[in-house]
Amino acid sequence: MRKIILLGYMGCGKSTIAKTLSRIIRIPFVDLDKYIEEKTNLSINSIFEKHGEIYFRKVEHEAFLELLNSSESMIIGLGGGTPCYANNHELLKGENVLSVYLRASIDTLFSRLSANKSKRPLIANKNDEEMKEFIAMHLFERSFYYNQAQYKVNVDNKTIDQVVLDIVSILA
Ligand SMILES: Nc1ncnc2c1ncn2[C@@H]1O[C@H](COP(=O)(O)OP(=O)(O)OP(=O)(O)O)[C@@H](O)[C@H]1O
Ligand SMILES: O=C(O)C1=C[C@@H](O)[C@@H](O)[C@H](O)C1
Ligand SMILES: [Mg+2]
Repeated sequence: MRKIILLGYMGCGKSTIAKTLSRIIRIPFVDLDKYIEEKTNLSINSIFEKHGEIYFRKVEHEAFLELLNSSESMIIGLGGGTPCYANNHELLKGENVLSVYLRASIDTLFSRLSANKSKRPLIANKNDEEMKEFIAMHLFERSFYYNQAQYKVNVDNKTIDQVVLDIVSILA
């Protein structure tokens, strides 16, 4: 069955956009971070703290495969780093998969993330200046993987509804 995958940097809007898209096209939305939290009974923060990032990436890869192999159609919102580890980027072009990179600028990401960073372990302890520098460097390193998506949608200065409509027109 069909899998619609939304990917992109933390704060680009994967969860927000997927929820509205799900209502419109009537395909259920599964957030990979939430799926991992339910599966392990731990928050993403606790997995990083207790077991470290390498362990998290292994669990993340297994959880992504489980969702891709399930028999239901679904919208999958990836974690910000999912395409960049364990060759997950190769899964973005699989059969019955439609992948969309929600592309946001450093400024958009900074303003969205500075409002709410405590639940995001990679940036939780950074001040504004450190965070801006980190986002710029990290986005540059990750762009290669994000650009493996079949489609790209710019999200800067667009409302949630505008971004959702852009995706609906890709699906049409
Ligand atoms: N198009 C938009 N316009 C304005 N605000 C937006 C838009 N899309 C998302 N947001 C806001 O940006 C913030 C981050 O969005 P969201 O949590 O959906 O991102 P995410 O990509 O799922 O992040 P993460 O990878 O950390 O889970 C939220 O506060 C959300 O309300
Ligand atoms: O960008 C990342 O590497 C991450 C993003 C979040 O969605 C979580 O998956 C986790 O905090 C790691
Ligand atoms: Mg999210």
